[in-house]
Amino acid sequence: MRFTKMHGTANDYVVVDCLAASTPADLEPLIRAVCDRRRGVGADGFVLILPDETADAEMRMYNPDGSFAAMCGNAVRCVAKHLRDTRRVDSREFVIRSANRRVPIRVLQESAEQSRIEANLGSPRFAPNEIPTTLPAGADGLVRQVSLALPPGTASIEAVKVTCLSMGNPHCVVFTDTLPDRSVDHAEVLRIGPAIETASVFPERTNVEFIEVVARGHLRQRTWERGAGETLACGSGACAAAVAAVMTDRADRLVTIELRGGTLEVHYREDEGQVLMTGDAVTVFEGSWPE
Ligand SMILES: N[C@@H](CCC[C@H](N)C(=O)O)C(=O)O
Repeated sequence: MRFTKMHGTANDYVVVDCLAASTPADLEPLIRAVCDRRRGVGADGFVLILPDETADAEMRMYNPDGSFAAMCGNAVRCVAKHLRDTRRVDSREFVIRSANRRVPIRVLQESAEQSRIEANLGSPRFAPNEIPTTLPAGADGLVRQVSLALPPGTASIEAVKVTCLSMGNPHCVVFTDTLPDRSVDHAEVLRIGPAIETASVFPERTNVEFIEVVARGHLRQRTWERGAGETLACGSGACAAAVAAVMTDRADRLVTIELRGGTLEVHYREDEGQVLMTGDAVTVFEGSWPE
């Protein structure tokens, strides 16, 4: 199996091009082995690029635990770069499908090593059954700043306030101004993250975004990803954070988000119900894995 190791804001992926090759078999054990950081290649996710009848290509993204994710903002930029580098698309504007979402792409700058790419992740979804969560929505239908109890002994606090939405995949946003120590650096990400990810109110588990608001146009983020643990960045999580910050009147619709692995620009075009994310996509190396 030939693959390309890539990353977007240090969220790293093993990308397998199946446009002209067969799709690997017995995926779950393969993904777990390849993504293992000590015994395998090491990655935050495993990505297949497949032919598609309705878009220029399909992206299928899997977490290191083998679970499928319907959206991945950082991987979609990597897939876009790969499609350009391998000359599968002639134009700098094209469309990638991920599950039931079409993601319009604009390549803003490109080189063999690194490109800068805008991806339109589409509409946020707010209804609890679409997230999905059993947490209650308010009269406006939003799961906004709802109290979620943590299992006893999890962290120094008993409950957190959460704002939830879907960007195709589920996100639960915790603003660090509601935590005892208001800095994202001190947020108990490794304790609160897994407790929220697996809380019974999220039947499909959830990604957890810890957000510090520096200014109305500047957020800092740490991420606990479903099926991956703490990662250095999450693109769909950055989009969810920007939307949640607007929902709670903490930020404007155009924000710079500083993640541990780099910076993303997110524009929430609320009137059109679109969330645009811009960031890097980097090719690291190519390799092969014995099947
Ligand atoms: N890092 C990604 C999201 C990957 C999928 C996620 N862990 C999930 O299970 O939904 C991103 O950049 O969006």
